[in-house]
Formats: sequence, structure tokens, C-alpha cells
Amino acid sequence: MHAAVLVFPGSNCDRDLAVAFEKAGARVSMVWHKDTVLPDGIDIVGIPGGFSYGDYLRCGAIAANSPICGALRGHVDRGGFALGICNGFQVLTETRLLPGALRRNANLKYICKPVDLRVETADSAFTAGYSEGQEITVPIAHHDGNYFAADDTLRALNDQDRVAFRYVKNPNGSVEDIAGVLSENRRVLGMMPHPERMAEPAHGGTDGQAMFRALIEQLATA
Ligand SMILES: NC(=O)CC[C@H](N)C(=O)O
Repeated sequence: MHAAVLVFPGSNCDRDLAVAFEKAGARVSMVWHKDTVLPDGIDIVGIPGGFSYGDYLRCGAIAANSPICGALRGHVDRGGFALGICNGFQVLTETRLLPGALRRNANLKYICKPVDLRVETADSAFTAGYSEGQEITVPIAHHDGNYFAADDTLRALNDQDRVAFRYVKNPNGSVEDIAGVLSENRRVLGMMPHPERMAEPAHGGTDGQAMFRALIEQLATA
């Protein structure tokens, strides 16, 4: 399995994401934001957390218009997999590859702490290593994690079983406690919490590891 991890000026979780993929058994290529193509044979694109372009304008808005995001869009349009974490989720909403938007946290503060998530669906390559209803602990670190979507979008997300994770105790004001959502074809996941920061014992927990292991397993057969 070959993963690409995009790197923007201001990304700070790119190495963590690459290591999480590698430790699960993937080969990883780091891809700079100015590149216009992805390496051949990429199975999944990881869009990491951080502060792309300094979080100017709106988080993820400038990154969404960078050269590499044209290639990301082509990859997703061809049915390719993508995983956006935190700033990566913001990029995925700004590119409209996922619905909704991430607004300033309800308390207007940057929040950095472990949170409990409920796995809402095991029906995706990302969540197949969990069971529905399972609670996992994964850290958040954001100031713009307050997920919002219009009523018709929320209805579609719920009806199509596309809410991947909900917060057990909502930290940021996200509508319906939503922490992560899937695309219609279930091949794109965006989530504010950081599974790559809870992926080995030295992190203080390993609840994120199952996501990377499941991806390697599922994509080998996709
Ligand atoms: N850790 C991150 O990716 C931060 C995301 C974004 N810069 C925010 O603070 O909301």
C-alpha cells in the first residue's frame, strides 16, 4: 500500500501521519504543496494537521487552492481514498470534497486535550477495525473544529450512515456532536481528532492504531 502525505507550509502533523502509515505497513511519499501530480500508484492521500499557510483567511482555504489539491481532487474523482485529519479535514471541506464547514470553537479558544469518541459506523475502510458504538480516546488540538452543516446535509449524512465519529462530550460546539464524516462513496474521511497521535504505546494510548491497520488491510483488497 502506497500512501502520499501532503505537506503545506505550516503543516505540523505530516511526519506523525507518515509514521502512523509506515508502522501499519504502508510505503509513504511526502508530497509538497507546489507539486501538481501525485506519485504513480498512490492508494491513499493523507492530508495532515497543522496550520497550513498560517491559518490565514480561513483554516484550509488557501491550501484548498494550492497546486497539489488539483491532483487530490483528480485522485478522489477517480475513486481514490483520502484521509484528512484536523487541518486536513478543514482542507477537505474547503475543496468541497466533504460537505459542511469547520467554524471557530464555540468557546473561541484553542483546545488541546484527549477526547472520547463514539464510533458511529464500522462500514468504511477507515473504521472497519472498530465496532459500531465502540468508544475510543484520541486527542484534539484545534481552534476551528466546530463542525457545521445545513439541515439537508445532516439528513443525508445520517440517512447514508456517513457520520464516522461523534464526540461523547462535545468540546467545540459541533452540530450533532459530529467529529468526523465520510464521503458518499465512503472513500474520503475527514475528522478533527488526531488518530495518528494515539497510534503507539509511547503516545499514551493506541486507539488510533486500528484505523491505520484497517486501511492497510482493506486497501490491499479494494
Ligand atoms: N492541529 C491542527 O491541525 C489545527 C487545525 C487548525 N489550524 C485549527 O487550529 O483549527
